[in-house]
Amino acid sequence: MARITLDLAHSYKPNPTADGDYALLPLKMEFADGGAYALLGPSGCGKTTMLNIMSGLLVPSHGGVQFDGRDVTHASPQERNIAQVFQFPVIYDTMTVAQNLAFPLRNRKVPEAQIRERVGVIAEMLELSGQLDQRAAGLAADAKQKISLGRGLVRPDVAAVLFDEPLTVIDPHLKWQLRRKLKQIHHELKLTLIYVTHDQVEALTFADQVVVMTRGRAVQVGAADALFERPQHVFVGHFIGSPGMNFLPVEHVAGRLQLVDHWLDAPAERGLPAGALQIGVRPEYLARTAPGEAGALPCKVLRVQDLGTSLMLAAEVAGQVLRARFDPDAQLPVSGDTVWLRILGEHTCFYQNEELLA
Ligand SMILES: Nc1ncnc2c1ncn2[C@@H]1O[C@H](COP(=O)(O)OP(=O)(O)OP(=O)(O)O)[C@@H](O)[C@H]1O
Repeated sequence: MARITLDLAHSYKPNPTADGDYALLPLKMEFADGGAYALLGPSGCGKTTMLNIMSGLLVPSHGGVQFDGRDVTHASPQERNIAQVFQFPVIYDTMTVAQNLAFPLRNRKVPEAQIRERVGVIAEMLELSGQLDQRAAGLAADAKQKISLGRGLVRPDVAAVLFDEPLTVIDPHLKWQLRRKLKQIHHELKLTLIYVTHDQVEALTFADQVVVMTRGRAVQVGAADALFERPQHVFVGHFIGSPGMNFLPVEHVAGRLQLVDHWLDAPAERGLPAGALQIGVRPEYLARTAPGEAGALPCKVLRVQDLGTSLMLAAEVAGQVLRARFDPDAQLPVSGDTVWLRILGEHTCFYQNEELLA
C-alpha cells in the first residue's frame, strides 16, 4: 500500500495558456495509505486524467507524482505496482473463474497454496465461490465484471487499486449490492482504493473521502457529511444532494442582507464582508415559520411534489426558486399561496465568488 502525493497540472495541448487549456489545473493532493477515495464530477471534469496520471498510463505535463515520497512520475503501471479495474470486463473467456482470479498472482509467481487461499477469500467476498470452476465465457456481463473486480483486488501487495466507473455495466440492483460489498472489502483488506464515478450515490456509499471535481479543479475533498453540511464551493452545493443546495444572491449592506426588495438581518457572529454574497441553504433545512419571523422570507408556492418518502415544495421569492423538503405527512399550502421559509439558521452557508466564507 502507498501514500500517493500529486503536485501537478495537466494539459493535452502543447502550449497551454488559459485555464480552459488544462484538463487538470495546478493541484496538490494526498491520498492516504489504506484510504477509500472517490473522484466525483461531471463528464469532462478531469477524473480519468487524474486516475491515469496516478496509474502511470499518463505523464503529467507539469509537476509529478510520488508514492510514499518516491518520485514515480515516469514509472509504468507495473513499476508502480498498481491494479486497475475498467468500465468493461477485462478477463480471459477461455479460463475458469478461479484461473482468472488467480492470474495476477500467478503472473507474480506467488506460491500455489497462497494463490488458492487468496482466490478463495476474494471469491467468497464477491459471492463467486459457487462459480469458481465455470468458464468465464458462459457468464453474464455482471458476473464477468465481478471477476474483473476480483482480479483488481486479489493481490494484497499492490500500491493501490484504481477503478474507472467499474459498475457501469452492472444492473441497478446488483450495483447497490456491489457498492456496499466494495466498502466492506475495503474495511477487511485495507487496500488503498481510488474510484472514479460521476454518480454521487456511488461515491458517497463507497468512499471515506470524496474528491469533488469540476472543470479541471478539485474543489473539495471531504466525507459525505462535510460535503452536505459545508460545501466549500457552490459547485459542491449544487452537485451533492438531490435536489442540490438553494442559492440566493444578496447584497450585504450595513448589517443587512438585501434580496431585491426583501431584507434579512445578517448574522453578526459569521463576520460577513460587505458586498455581493450568496446564501446557500439545503432543501432539508428550509423550515416553515410563522409570518414575519426573523431570518425568514415570504415565498410564493409554485408546486408541491409527493416523492413518497418526502414532499418537495417549490416556491419563489424575488425571482429565485427555492426547494424545501418536508415530511410526507406535512400539511402544506397549495400553489399560489404564500409560505414563510426560514433562510437563515445554523446550517446556512455564505459564499463569495463561489467559495465558502462562513
Ligand atoms: N487524450 C486526450 N486528448 C485531448 N484531450 C483529452 C484527452 N483525454 C481527455 N481530454 C480532455 O480533457 C478533459 C478531461 O477529460 P477526462 O476524460 O479526464 O474527464 P472525465 O471527468 O474523466 O470525463 P468522463 O467521465 O467523460 O470520462 C476533457 O475536456 C477531455 O475532452
